[in-house]
Amino acid sequence: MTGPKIKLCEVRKAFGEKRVLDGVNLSIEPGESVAIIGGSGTGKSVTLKCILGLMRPDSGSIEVDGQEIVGARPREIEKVRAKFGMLFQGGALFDSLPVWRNVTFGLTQGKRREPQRMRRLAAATLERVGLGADILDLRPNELSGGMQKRVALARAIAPRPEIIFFDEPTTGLDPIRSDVINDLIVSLTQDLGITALTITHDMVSARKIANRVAMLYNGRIVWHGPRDRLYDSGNPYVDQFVNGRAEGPIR
Ligand SMILES: Nc1ncnc2c1ncn2[C@@H]1O[C@H](COP(=O)(O)OP(=O)(O)OP(=O)(O)O)[C@@H](O)[C@H]1O
Repeated sequence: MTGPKIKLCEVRKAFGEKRVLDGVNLSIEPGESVAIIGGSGTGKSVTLKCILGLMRPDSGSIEVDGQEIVGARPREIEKVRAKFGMLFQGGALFDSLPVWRNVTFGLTQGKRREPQRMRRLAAATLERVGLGADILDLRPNELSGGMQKRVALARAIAPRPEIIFFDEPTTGLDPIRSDVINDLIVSLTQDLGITALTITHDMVSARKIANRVAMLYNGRIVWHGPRDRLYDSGNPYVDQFVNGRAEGPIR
């Protein structure tokens, strides 16, 4: 029997008086791709940080492959974290390191291990994201924004994670480059059988990357459903958000 890959149950998190997460429930099946949408400051990043074990919820449960991570020991959290890959907003590449070391960073933790093998692995991973071996020795700041995003994507998949988190994967890219990245994310997650969780403001990206979309508002998931229903959800919050209307229940 296989259960959900990630399961959040009644997750709550407040900062002082401010309740950010107020009973989040969300279940993600193995191989599924889910996008969390919601306005600025609704707690999308806080949700992600709680799942990553970087922030501890005040209450509730978060299970990864059936293992509880809320209140788990640091060593247990480390083990669970080894299943995760992450594409950070803005890429977060190290300009002081050549591309090949950036791509293999998750495997070497920045140590100078097995350079020949790591270079080969970096070249093979870059090929998966449509980049050539000619950029292996360049620094990230010598690349265009779209290429940096691909390098960041290569870094996220290099350790072959079971679960990958995408934080605003198309931020800063024009619509065409965004579409290229969305297509790449879809094909990589499908080919590698990775479970994916994306947080984004970009509806085009959410609809393309995810099979299912969940909307966070007022500390809760107020709606979730298949991506085809995003513009036909029957939910006034989703309707207002996806159509970018000033009028509606969201203030
Ligand atoms: N470490 C912290 N200490 C205090 N408040 C915090 C902390 N982290 C987040 N918050 C607050 O929690 C709220 C939710 O933040 P979060 O970054 O999750 O929003 P978001 O939905 O990801 O927004 P955006 O789309 O703008 O990135 C914000 O009001 C933020 O100020």
